[in-house]
Amino acid sequence: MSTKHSAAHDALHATPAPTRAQGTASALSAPAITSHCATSATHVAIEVVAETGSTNADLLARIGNLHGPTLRIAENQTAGRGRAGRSWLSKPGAALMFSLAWRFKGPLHKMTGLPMAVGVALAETIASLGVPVRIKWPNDLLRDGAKLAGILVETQKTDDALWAVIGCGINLLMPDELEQQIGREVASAPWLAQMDRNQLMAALLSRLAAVLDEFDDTGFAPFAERWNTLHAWQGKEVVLLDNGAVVQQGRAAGVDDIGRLLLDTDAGRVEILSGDVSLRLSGAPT
Ligand SMILES: O=C(O)CCCC[C@@H]1SC[C@@H]2NC(=O)N[C@@H]21
Repeated sequence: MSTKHSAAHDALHATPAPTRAQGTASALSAPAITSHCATSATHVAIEVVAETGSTNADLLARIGNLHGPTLRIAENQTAGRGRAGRSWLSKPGAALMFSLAWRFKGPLHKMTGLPMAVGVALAETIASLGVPVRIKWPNDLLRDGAKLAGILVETQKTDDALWAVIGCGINLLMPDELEQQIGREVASAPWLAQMDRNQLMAALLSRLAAVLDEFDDTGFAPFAERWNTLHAWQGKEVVLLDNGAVVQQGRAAGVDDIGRLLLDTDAGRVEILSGDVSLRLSGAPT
C-alpha cells in the first residue's frame, strides 16, 4: 500500500504544486495527464482533466476498453451526475470530483452493498483528516447535518467482467451562488480545501482501494458495523421517499449484512433496498 501512496502522489504531482495559503481550493491540473500507481495487488491508471461532462460517464463509455482500475479526476464537470437521475452541481475548484472504475469478481447481487462500503471508506478517510462526518443512508456524507459529499456507483457487465464506476464529489468550498443554485443548505470543508489536493486524493484512493479489495472478497458484511457506527440517523424517526412521495416511515436501525436500511415501523421491521431517506420532523418529511 505504501508503494501506491507514493506513486499516486508522484503521479498527481506531475502538475504544478498548488499553494496552501490561497483562499480557493488548490487545483490538481490543467491539461489531461495519465499515469499509474501500484498497490501490492493492483495497478490504478490515473487521469486528470481540467474539465469534462461527467467523470462517471467518461469511464462508463470506455469500460470495455479499460485495462484495469482507472481513476479519473476532473477540476470541473459540466454535466455532473447524481443519484436517482439527479444532477451534481459544482464550480471549478469548489469540489474534489473523481470516478474510480474497478473490476469485481461478482456475482452481481453481491454489489448491493458496494455504495455503502464506499461511504465507509470516504467517511473514515475524511474523519482521519480532521473533518468528522456521518453517513446518511445509503451513502451521503453529512457534516453537521448538511451534505458534504455524494457518491454515485454505476455498475456495468461486460462479456468477461463486472465493473463498477464509483463517482465521488466532495464539497471543499461552497460559494454562495452555488449553494443558491443547489437550492438547499450544503456543507463544505475549508480545512480539506487548504490541504494539498494531491495528498487528499492519495489518502482517499489508498483507503478506497483497500476497501474495494476487501469488499470483492467478502461482500458488505464486515463493513456493516463500521457503517452503523457512522450512521447519522441511528434510532431517529425517518421517512422513506420514492420520487418525493413518502412510502414508509419508522425508526432507522442501521444497515444489515448486505447494506439494506432497517426500519422499525408500526408493522414491524422492514428492509429497504432503494429510495431516499429524510428525517421526520413534526410528522412531515424534511
Ligand atoms: O449525491 C449524489 O447524488 C451523488 C453525486 C456524485 C457526484 C460525483 S462527482 C464525480 C462523479 N462524476 C459524476 O458525474 N458524478 C460523480
